[in-house]
Amino acid sequence: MTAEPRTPPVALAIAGTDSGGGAGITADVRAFTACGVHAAVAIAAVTVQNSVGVSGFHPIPPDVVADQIRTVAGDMGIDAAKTGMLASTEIIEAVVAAGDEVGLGTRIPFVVDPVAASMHGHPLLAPDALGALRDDLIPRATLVTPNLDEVRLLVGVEVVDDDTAREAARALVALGAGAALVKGGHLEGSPEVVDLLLTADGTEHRFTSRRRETKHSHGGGDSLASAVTAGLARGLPLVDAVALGKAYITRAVEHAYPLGAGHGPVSALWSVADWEP
Ligand SMILES: Nc1ncnc2c1ncn2[C@@H]1O[C@H](COP(=O)(O)OP(=O)(O)OP(=O)(O)O)[C@@H](O)[C@H]1O
Ligand SMILES: Cc1ncc(COP(=O)(O)O)c(N)n1
Repeated sequence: MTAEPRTPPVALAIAGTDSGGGAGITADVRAFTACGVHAAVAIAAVTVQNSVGVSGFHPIPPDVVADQIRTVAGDMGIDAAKTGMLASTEIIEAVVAAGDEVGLGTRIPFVVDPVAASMHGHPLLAPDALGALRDDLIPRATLVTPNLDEVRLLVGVEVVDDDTAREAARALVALGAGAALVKGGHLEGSPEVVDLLLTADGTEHRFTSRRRETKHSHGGGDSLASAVTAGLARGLPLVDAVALGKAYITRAVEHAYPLGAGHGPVSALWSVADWEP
C-alpha cells in the first residue's frame, strides 16, 4: 500500500511579476520549490521586464491583492509569507489590512523585502510609498531584508563596513521589525559578501560567502528572502532559516547564467537538473 502524499508547508509570496522570469514572483516560486515548500502567490503588480530593464509597471487593484491573501489563508493556510515589489501606498495598506486579518507577523512568520527599484535602477515603488513601508509594513515584519540602497532610503545610513551595517540593522529593528538582515551584496571591493542579521534582543549573526565576480545576479534579493521564508514555513528558527537562505543564494549565484543582453538570473536549476524520465 502506498502512503498518502504528505502536504508540504505553504509559503505565500506577495510581489510583482517579471516577464523575463528572473526576479519577483518567478524567483520566489523557484526558491520556495527548491526549498521544499508549496508556493502560493498574491500578485501585487505586473512589470514589463527583461534582462536589460523594466519598461512598464502596472499595479494590481489593492482589493484584489488583499483578496488573494485572504483566499489562500482561508483555504490552504499559510505557514510563512514574504513581500517583494508592492508598487504603491494603497497596495501596502491593503497588504497590512489583509495581513492583520490572517495573522502575518503575529501568528505567521512574515518576511518583508523592501523592494524599491530593480537592479537596473528602474523604480518599482512609488516615491510616496516609502512612509507606508517604513511606518506600517516593517513594524509587522518578523524579518526585514534590505539591500544597501534600501537601507539608505529607509533609515538614512550609508553602509560601508561592519560598524555601519550594525548601525543600520539597529535602526531597522528600532522601526519595529523583529529582526533585520542587512545584505552586503552591493559592498564591492571585498572578497567576501557579508549579510548581517540583528534580532530584536540584540543578538548578531554574520553570514559570509565568497564574492563571485558576475554580472548575472538578477533576482538575488528575492531568492534569498524567499528561501528564508521557506525555512520559516518549514518551522526552522529564524537564524537557521537565514542560514538556509544564505546557502541557497550562494549556490544560486554560483550557478547564475547569462540570459539576454543584460543581467542573467541567479539559478535554481542545480536543484532539479539531474531529473530523468
Ligand atoms: N557577487 C556575489 N557573490 C556571492 N553572493 C552574492 C553576490 N552578490 C550578492 N550576493 C548575495 O545575494 C544576496 C542578495 O544580496 P544583494 O545585496 O545583492 O541584494 P539585492 O540588491 O536585493 O539583490 P538583487 O538586486 O541582486 O536582486 C545576499 O545574500 C548576498 O550575500
Ligand atoms: C517584479 C520585480 N521584483 C523585484 C525585482 C528586484 O530584483 P533585481 O534587484 O534583481 O532587479 C525586480 N526587478 N522585479
